[in-house]
Amino acid sequence: MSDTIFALSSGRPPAAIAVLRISGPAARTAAEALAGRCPPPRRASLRTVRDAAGAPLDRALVLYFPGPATATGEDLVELHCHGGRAVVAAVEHALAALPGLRPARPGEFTRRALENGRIDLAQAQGLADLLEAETETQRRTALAAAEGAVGRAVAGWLDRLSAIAARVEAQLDFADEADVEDAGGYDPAPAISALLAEWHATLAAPSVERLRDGIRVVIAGPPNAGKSSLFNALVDRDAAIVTPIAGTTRDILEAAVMRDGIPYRLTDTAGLAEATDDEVERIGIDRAAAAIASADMLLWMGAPAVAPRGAVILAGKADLPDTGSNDADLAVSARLPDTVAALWALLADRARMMLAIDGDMALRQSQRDALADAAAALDLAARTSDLLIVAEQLRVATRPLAGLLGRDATEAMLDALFGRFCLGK
Ligand SMILES: Nc1nc2c(ncn2[C@@H]2O[C@H](COP(=O)(O)OP(=O)(O)OP(=O)(O)O)[C@@H](O)[C@H]2O)c(=O)[nH]1
Repeated sequence: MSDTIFALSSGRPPAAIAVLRISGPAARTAAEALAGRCPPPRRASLRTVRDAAGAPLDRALVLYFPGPATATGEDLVELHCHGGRAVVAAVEHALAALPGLRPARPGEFTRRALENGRIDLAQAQGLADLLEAETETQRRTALAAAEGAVGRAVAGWLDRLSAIAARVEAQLDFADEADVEDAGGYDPAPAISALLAEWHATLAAPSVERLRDGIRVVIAGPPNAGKSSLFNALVDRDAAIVTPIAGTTRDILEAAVMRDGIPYRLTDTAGLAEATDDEVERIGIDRAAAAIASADMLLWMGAPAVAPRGAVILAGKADLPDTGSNDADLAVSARLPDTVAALWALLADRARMMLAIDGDMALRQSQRDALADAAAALDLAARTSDLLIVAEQLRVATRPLAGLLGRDATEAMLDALFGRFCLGK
């Protein structure tokens, strides 16, 4: 039998109210030991909480939720105490003294919810993200995951995979029995390409990590273009060293900036000089190249002709006459606040496009990796008309998706299969 766990579930004391949660088989007896008669299920009752010697510790609201229809799937008790440090410490002390009770480890309530099938893995991760969410976008996507949007989407995909697989297998059986080359009938291709299209759209949306860590905006270009000055203007402090000496920025410099509720991670890079003998400078240039490769948005301060693909082309030092800004997307200068504001507006436009996620569903990197694996398998299935290979690739595609729900692939396949189809066999 599992331990009964308890923890302070509300914020750090002192606070107006502290909520202590107790979960496990001994939750009800613990409530009775501390607060006398257990209140009826789901009804808040005011009780005096006492220690083992009968000394009163606090007057508290006691709530009892009988399992398994609770957050953890177990019997659950909530004590809403006064939120002073001494009160919370005394009640925790009294709980720890009860047989079979121990303090919960971090995340243990959620872990039990997962183990008892109250939530799936994607929901558990969504909950973790929700607790950490700082911006509105993060909150929305994390809440969607916590409420099961990711799990539901994945479960729906698994259902569709099994539906296709079932028909492909039936076709193969039929071909065997009839002993004919082409049994005619089912063509899985349209259903497969429809799934693939959804997966690629989901993979095109930013990851949860990207929403959390910010959109990577990288400033790059030749030495002395004014990159560091622009970086400082965007960050609004003197983060980067600016000098008239070309090659001043030798490493990459990063700053997290929150603007209009959008998290950005700005990166200033070393000027991309053609050739250099200086080892440190060369490493800086390598790092700049790596930063450019991982950028969500690249701001190129240099000749448009040599701009990396997809870059926003900025004509720098716009305060000076004759900066040749004709081919640029925007003329900017750290010395002209209006141009810096215009650049922010351009960044926000693009960021919003990147963050506009269909149905508010964002995947974590690990979930994206799993979906990408599944998509690779399905891609193979899409490119062949050999039903044996299609059947095998459908199985391969199932595994990583089932893993996302914390399910065994075969089990998931069978669940979906038997849950939805009656093949009469
Ligand atoms: N007039 C004018 N000068 C600027 C502007 N931005 C930068 N400068 C000057 O140009 C020089 C180089 O600026 P930085 O911002 O260090 O340029 P960088 O591209 O980071 O240079 P590296 O570190 O060599 O890659 C400095 O002397 C700046 O004062 C601008 O908007 N207008």
